[in-house]
Amino acid sequence: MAVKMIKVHGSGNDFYLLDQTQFQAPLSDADLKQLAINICKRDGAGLYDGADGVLVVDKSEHPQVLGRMRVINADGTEASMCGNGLRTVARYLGTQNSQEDFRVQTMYADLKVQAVADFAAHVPAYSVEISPVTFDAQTLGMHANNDATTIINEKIPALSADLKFSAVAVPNPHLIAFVDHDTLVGPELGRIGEWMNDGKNQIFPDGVNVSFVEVLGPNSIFVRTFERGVGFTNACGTAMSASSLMYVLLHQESTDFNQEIHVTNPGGMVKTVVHQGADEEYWMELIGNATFVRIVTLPLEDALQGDYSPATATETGEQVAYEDFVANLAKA
Ligand SMILES: N[C@@H](CCC[C@H](N)C(=O)O)C(=O)O
Repeated sequence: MAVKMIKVHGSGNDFYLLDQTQFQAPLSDADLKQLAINICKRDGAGLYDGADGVLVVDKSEHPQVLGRMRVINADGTEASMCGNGLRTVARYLGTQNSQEDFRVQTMYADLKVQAVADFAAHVPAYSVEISPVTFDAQTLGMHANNDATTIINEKIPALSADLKFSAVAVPNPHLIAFVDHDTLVGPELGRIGEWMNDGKNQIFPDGVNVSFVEVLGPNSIFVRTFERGVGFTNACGTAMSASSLMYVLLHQESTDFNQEIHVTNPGGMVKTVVHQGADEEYWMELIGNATFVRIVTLPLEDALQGDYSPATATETGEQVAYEDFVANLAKA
């Protein structure tokens, strides 16, 4: 049986998008895990240039919802959400169903998605809802500071003598620290990220996405992320959304709710808007590119065994446009 996948990315956070409806029977969870572990490997060991994960698209189980997205990290673990991935799934489902404004089922919520104006020629963009938000330690799977129920802009002495962290689930777990430029680019993020995702530590036994954030100016931040199940990534959409929320909550002197925030990352940029609903709940809009790089086809049996020699690929040409867009950002 042949499997067709689309190599996609949002801000360089790259995935293989796999539509399960192409099969008579969906792949088992064990096969999806094995497929992700195989094809995502980097440095020539995976399918083409590998990936940060696999986005599994399927029919929604809920009425009035266009489709369902599951997220399998590069290490085969399943994540509850993926902001950059959701934009590409929104584009895929929207194009297939000729709709621009609809909902997609994710693990914990049916999220609003919408096509927006292209970021540049051949750089299509989508806006997606990031929610639900909670600071609750139990939901985060966090055991820090004598089992504190929340950690908001506080030191976690076991992790670092100097940095202050905020822990927030959106709904996947994030640990965020506002830092200076030297710390942003230094080794500390890798040290904490590796440690918190080693599966042995007592603070986040199930792992956590760790981000360092530098404030560049009013409503302008840079976010660098070490992702659970992946490692260093070009960008993490839920991390940029969680970082924007913490920026608004902790920097009220220079920003507020409902304002557009410019978020730069190692792979490009996105825009975010942080909202507080009538019910006091926070939610974010994440707006960014949804790029389709290439269409790849190969026999499923070979993909599951890690043999990519029979794979064929058709480039879309969108990656060149995206790289031009990023080069122009640097000049701006
Ligand atoms: N890159 C994603 C997040 C993917 C899930 C994450 N690795 C986790 O395990 O929580 C994004 O854009 O949000």
